[in-house]
Amino acid sequence: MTDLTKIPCTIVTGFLGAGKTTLVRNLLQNAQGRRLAVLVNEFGDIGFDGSFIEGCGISGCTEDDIVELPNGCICCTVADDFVPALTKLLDRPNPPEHILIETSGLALPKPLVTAFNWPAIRSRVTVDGVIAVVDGPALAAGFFADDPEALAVQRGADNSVDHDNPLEEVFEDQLLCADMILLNKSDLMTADDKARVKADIAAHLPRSVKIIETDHSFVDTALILGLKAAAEGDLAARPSHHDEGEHDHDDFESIAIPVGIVSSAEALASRVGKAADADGVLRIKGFVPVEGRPMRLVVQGVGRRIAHHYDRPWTNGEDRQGRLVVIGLKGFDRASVEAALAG
Ligand SMILES: Nc1nc2c(ncn2[C@@H]2O[C@H](COP(=O)(O)OP(=O)(O)OP(=O)(O)O)[C@@H](O)[C@H]2O)c(=O)[nH]1
Repeated sequence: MTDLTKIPCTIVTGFLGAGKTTLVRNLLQNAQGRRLAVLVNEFGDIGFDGSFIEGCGISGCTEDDIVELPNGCICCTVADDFVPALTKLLDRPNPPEHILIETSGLALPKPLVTAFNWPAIRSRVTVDGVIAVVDGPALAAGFFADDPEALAVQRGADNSVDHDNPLEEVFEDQLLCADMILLNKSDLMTADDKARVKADIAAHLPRSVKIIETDHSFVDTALILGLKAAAEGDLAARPSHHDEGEHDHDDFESIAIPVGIVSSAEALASRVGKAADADGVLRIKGFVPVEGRPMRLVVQGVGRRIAHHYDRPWTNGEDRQGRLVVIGLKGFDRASVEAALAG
């Protein structure tokens, strides 16, 4: 039974670059009259996701409605960061009617769901649903299965531990916790790939969960908000690789790299493409100034796929310093990344 006095929260999970921020932006744009607020947490933070959501110019959505949680892992800093940030939202004179929580692509959702049982918040909020966004083409290409190259980088960084595949573990934990799965980037998949990947996901799930194909995370808001899962009371149905104890994020690391003004979007994309080829690199994203352009250039690298667009004008007084965050497996080839980005 859902307690209607509790404010529903939707947790958006999914691996690096799957389309979580895109989903959150879509939901804000199609809020259907709901007063929404967003909590965003990133790994290797340069404030990208929060800034990118704010940069979207959605009417009725103010900066105050987007709360960035400090860099770190939302699932590990529940007491210090998450509970206080959530409480602050709830204590507003005009609190949100529904809260979206975008976790980092490396976060495990289950510890976050568990946090909803904390005394400070349990009578006030409920987990309406956990939505897992899946990068369909990456899954179809076997990205989350054992990857000999990735494991070699991993082992090179740390000979003492016989790692399981860290990508696979994070990815599976996210799926195992989900109340709904978006098979995203359907525009980049063949019908055969979609059918194969859907069957594969369904075979691994502990219970029946709806899988919806999406293009740019577009889905009817009514299908996502209002699932009434009360997930915090249903933890046993959500197995995790980490049920037996603590986890850490030592398998991954990130760097933020300053980038000066670039001559053109294409020139930068070419450098980012080379950086993405370096061993162990998983995700590159950021904002960069381009010569003669009043707009800031958003650059997105997911695996080896690079995209860019201008999102909004630089504001007066804003420091026009470009910054890219690079996230990879621990021990990723920083020197090659830095050399490639320097051009
Ligand atoms: N072709 C295609 N690209 C997509 C789709 N959905 C998202 N993208 C692109 O994928 C990139 C990453 O999308 P985000 O929404 O930032 O992904 P994310 O999961 O928030 O990424 P992290 O927060 O870094 O983990 C962006 O360049 C998006 O425009 C899709 O359905 N098709």
